[in-house]
Amino acid sequence: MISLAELHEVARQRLAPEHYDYFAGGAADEIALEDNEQAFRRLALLPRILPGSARRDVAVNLLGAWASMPVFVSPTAFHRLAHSDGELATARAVAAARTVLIASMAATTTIGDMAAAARAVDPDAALWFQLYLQSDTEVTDLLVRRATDAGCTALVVTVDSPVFGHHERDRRHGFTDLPEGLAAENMRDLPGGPRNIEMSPVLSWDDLERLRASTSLPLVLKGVLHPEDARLAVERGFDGILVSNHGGRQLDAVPASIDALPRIAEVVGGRVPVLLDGGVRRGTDVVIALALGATAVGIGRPVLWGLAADGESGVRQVLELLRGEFDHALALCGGRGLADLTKDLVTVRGPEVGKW
Ligand SMILES: Cc1cc2nc3c(=O)[nH]c(=O)nc-3n(C[C@H](O)[C@H](O)[C@H](O)COP(=O)(O)O)c2cc1C
Ligand SMILES: CCCCCCC(=O)C(=O)O
Repeated sequence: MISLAELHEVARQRLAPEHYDYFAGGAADEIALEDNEQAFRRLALLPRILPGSARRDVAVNLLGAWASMPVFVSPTAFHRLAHSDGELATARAVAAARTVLIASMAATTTIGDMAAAARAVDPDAALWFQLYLQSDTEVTDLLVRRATDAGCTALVVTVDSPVFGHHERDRRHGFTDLPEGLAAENMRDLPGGPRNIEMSPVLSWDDLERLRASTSLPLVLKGVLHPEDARLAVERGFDGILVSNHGGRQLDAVPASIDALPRIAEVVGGRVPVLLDGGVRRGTDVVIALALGATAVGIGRPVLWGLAADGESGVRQVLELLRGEFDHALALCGGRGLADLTKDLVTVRGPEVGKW
């Protein structure tokens, strides 16, 4: 495979149509979904010349975890729909690539088993846990405890989902439940028995403060698009912002993640890491996002395509393709390291009339 697009095509052919559409789809008219990728194509890079070095250092420290490149894996649900090895394959592949995996609370494998699979490949594998706050605080606390015991070193709280997005592809297929034998495993062994994941509009900043007080792990807020929310998050002491429109699966009328990034990066002003996901498919997308202020970027669907195409090996291919493309793009931009990626490198496609 020579590009993520090719792996996507193989995955499309291998997956049952209702599972492919669950993974691929977005909300409503899928405007935000498409715009996430299109927005990168509206931007262009103005490379610098004569870097004077053949060495390029692309490792980055993300809240204490060393990632070998500024690309991490965003949380996605139900990996065993893509491949029978599911999240175990993903965990092994991401550990082998020495980057951060954000495990979904809606995984079809427990966080403990994912951690064990990752640590068998690399004892220092970096694993974070994604959380939807549950109105039953006993459940939230138990999940946090299990993630902590599994060795997760940060919690990523998804805050863009007061209600579940409308996915018309799923409705068309009547896809409402996981097939027999698959479950959101983290939600099974709970007081009172298995629970569904709840999305609640009742949650507020107070609930986040409560979580803050209950754990010493760094907390990243995922799904921030408004600069004012980014400012509030930093002022309230949260440890990172993940700029994301949930892969276009929640509110359809939102901007592409990359379009929302510059104002948020400006407001945050380097006080905490600003992460981004949505539409990252090429090494040049990574370069653009870092130049516009991201510390690192996440990928969601490409991992599912790799998994469906070829299990652990497919996920490894996805990460190594992006690593190679990113390094190549950095070299072509005249960069020697991440600090060379500054916003003057990015321009909007079209003539530069009057800009100089
Ligand atoms: C099938 C699927 C499942 C997802 N599940 C979750 C989830 O459980 N928790 C979450 O916070 N985000 C979830 N997301 C959103 C991703 O974390 C991420 O924001 C998005 O996929 C990034 O966009 P990309 O797919 O274009 O890379 C999911 C996305 C997809 C496509
Ligand atoms: C009610 C099940 C929740 C799974 C959440 C997965 C998700 O975030 C998605 O976008 O799909």
